[in-house]
Amino acid sequence: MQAAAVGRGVPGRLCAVRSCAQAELRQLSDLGTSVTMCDRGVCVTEIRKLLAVDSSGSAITSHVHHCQKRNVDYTQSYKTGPSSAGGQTRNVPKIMAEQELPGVLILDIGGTHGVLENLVAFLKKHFRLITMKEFLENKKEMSKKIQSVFMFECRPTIDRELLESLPNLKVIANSGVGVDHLDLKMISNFGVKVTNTPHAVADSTADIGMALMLASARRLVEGCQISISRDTKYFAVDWLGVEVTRATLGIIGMGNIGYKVAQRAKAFEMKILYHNRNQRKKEEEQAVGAHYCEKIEDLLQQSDFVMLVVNLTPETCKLIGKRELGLMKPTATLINISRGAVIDQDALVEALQKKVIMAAALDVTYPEPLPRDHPLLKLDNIIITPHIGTATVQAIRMMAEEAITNMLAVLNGQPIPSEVFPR
Ligand SMILES: O=C(O)[C@H](O)CO
Repeated sequence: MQAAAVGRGVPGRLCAVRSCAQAELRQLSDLGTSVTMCDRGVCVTEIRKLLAVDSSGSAITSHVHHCQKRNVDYTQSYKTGPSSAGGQTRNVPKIMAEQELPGVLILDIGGTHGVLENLVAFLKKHFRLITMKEFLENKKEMSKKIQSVFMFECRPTIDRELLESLPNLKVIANSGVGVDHLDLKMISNFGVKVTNTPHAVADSTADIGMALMLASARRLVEGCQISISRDTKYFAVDWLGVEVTRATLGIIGMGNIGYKVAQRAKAFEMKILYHNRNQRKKEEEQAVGAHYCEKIEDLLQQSDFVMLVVNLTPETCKLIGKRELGLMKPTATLINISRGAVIDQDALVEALQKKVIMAAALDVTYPEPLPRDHPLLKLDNIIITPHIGTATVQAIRMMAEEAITNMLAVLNGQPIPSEVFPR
């Protein structure tokens, strides 16, 4: 890497960063380091660590060389401007004032939860945050500043009226993989891109799939209730569970999350079947020893646990109805970590009441939450959690990072890591 001539005639350093807080930029500049923004390079936590161990900045330089050797792409130059220091010319990175940062409209970040506060602080390094309240109170001024919309949850959705009021909007960054709550065609007609976060959500969502499967098989919720009620009449033999180990798991939808589920299931020595509507995944099959079922019916008939991991689309809406439930073993459990509408819920109520299948474990329902008097809530062979697949400290943080990377890529005209296209 070519060293930039900076600071009192001494050859200086050129440091590539992907994202950097203003405080770090200042510190780097004081060390006589000119700064280049790059697509992939040193992330802010690494910069912080390096600054902590080496106040001369040379560790940063060697890290940059390391990245360069690994063919890291240094593309976009951070604006640097000459300023005078002690009569000498130095390259000082231009610190963007908050007002100059691209505006991002925040949808539905409510509450004062610590994680959300961190997330807001993180977003603030790159964007001027504009809350919905601020936007509505001062629509005329704010609407022109907004270039991105950051969606933390699926609600509220984006409607035509909102799009019409944001003339400079370029990207809607959805935190989460599912975009069934967005009208992709309409958004695209406004020339606005949509992105999602398929990588950030994969582990936590696969974990909740496993957690539901294990909890249902071993009747954890009932066990917990017995302990809480301190009912001494109960003996474990009265409410035996079944083992997940070496049972057959049928995964419907072998995408990122489905594959992570399969990796976990392999550790339980499960026989893994999978069905994908469009694409057979030979590499994944080999890696986890999964068997492809071209026909969903074969998977349903053979599996002890059926896990739904598909996106909600018109084709997958009510994918599992009365007929499909009827094909499942009477000892089988249905687990849903995708979207509620993938199951015909009326058919599921009936199947659970009549013991057509043994049990269900759902992290998603339709609607969410279910109305208080919904028949699913009255059954004792069901576990329902409130859509917590991505509700971990790590996943939320990673979703924000992935969404920010997507937003910056769109705004900087760079390749977009996770763009979602209308079908
Ligand atoms: O779509 C997802 O990734 C999760 O359901 C979070 O909404």
